[in-house]
Amino acid sequence: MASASYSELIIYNPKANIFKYWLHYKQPSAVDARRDIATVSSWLAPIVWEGTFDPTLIDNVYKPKNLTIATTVFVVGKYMIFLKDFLESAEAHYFVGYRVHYYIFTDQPEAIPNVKLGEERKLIVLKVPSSNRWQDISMGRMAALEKLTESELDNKADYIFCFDVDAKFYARWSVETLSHLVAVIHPWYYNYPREQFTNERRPESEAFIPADEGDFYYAGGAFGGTVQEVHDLTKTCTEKQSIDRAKSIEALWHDESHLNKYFLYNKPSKLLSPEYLWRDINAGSNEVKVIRFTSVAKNMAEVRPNA
Ligand SMILES: CC(=O)N[C@H]1[C@@H](OP(=O)(O)OP(=O)(O)OC[C@H]2O[C@@H](n3ccc(=O)[nH]c3=O)[C@H](O)[C@@H]2O)O[C@H](CO)[C@H](O)[C@@H]1O
Ligand SMILES: [Mn+2]
Repeated sequence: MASASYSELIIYNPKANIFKYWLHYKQPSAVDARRDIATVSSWLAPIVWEGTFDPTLIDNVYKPKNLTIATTVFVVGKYMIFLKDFLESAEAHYFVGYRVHYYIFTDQPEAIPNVKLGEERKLIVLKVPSSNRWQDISMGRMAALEKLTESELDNKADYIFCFDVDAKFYARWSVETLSHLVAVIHPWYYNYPREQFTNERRPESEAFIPADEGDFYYAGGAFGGTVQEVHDLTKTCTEKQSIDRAKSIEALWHDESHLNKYFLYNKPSKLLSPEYLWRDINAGSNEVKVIRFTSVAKNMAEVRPNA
């Protein structure tokens, strides 16, 4: 056993549903924790930061559950240039050692790059139409995800995460992120007062949030949860977006505005710190000790159909 890795030193007995440990890990503490960040919301949802979980321990809790993680990404028009890095970096850092099914929604199935996937990981390509407004491509994701979570994923996945493609993984994103309904705290607003959040402020829009409401400002570029929860979320956002469209109003930050409205009334059960969707790999901050996933700088005029 001398060469065995930590995880191999644990015996799981499914019948008794117990773990038998003979490895040593740091004792969890009720009093000793990072003091520079909040680790729980006021509705008792954990906020996941570096130092709040033990990766080895949490892997051993989740590994026996044999989970499947559906992972969606939309790649329409020129955003195809981002897909290779997104997938290769996910293979290096995202749920490594777990079953991951990527769902790639694209208008150009023939252009999907050939990326070598790990064991138990596969890629499913789904065709979506193109559009001449980037806002419609971004918002259109909600309806496509509503459909996917309704039909495709029944019994095929336990959890789902939905991502922007203009982004790249640089460090672990794994089972510590799993929960019923998961939101990522936006990297630009995590320490802003709520009245400065860029929520939709026109009461005519379904995404309207008054200046004295709002918990956190959440990013549109990553969210997830169980298939059922993400189905409810995407169904609601699709409905609200079409009510707005019928009134010829478009929320300030499109799907992100509707997502924020949804999370205000349906509190996420787990919050991911901005480590999980940072601004840029070259940007720093006192609180973010590990950049796990970050937006990639893009030339809007070059990649968007209408910039
Ligand atoms: C990091 C983050 O929180 N991003 C959010 C933010 O802006 P972003 O500037 O990050 O939006 P974006 O241009 O990345 O568009 C969102 C996503 O739509 C897809 N796409 C878009 C245009 C296109 O021509 N082709 C294409 O495939 C692609 O997957 C892209 O990542 O606000 C948007 C709404 O305004 C969305 O809520 C984004 O999720
Ligand atoms: Mn983006």
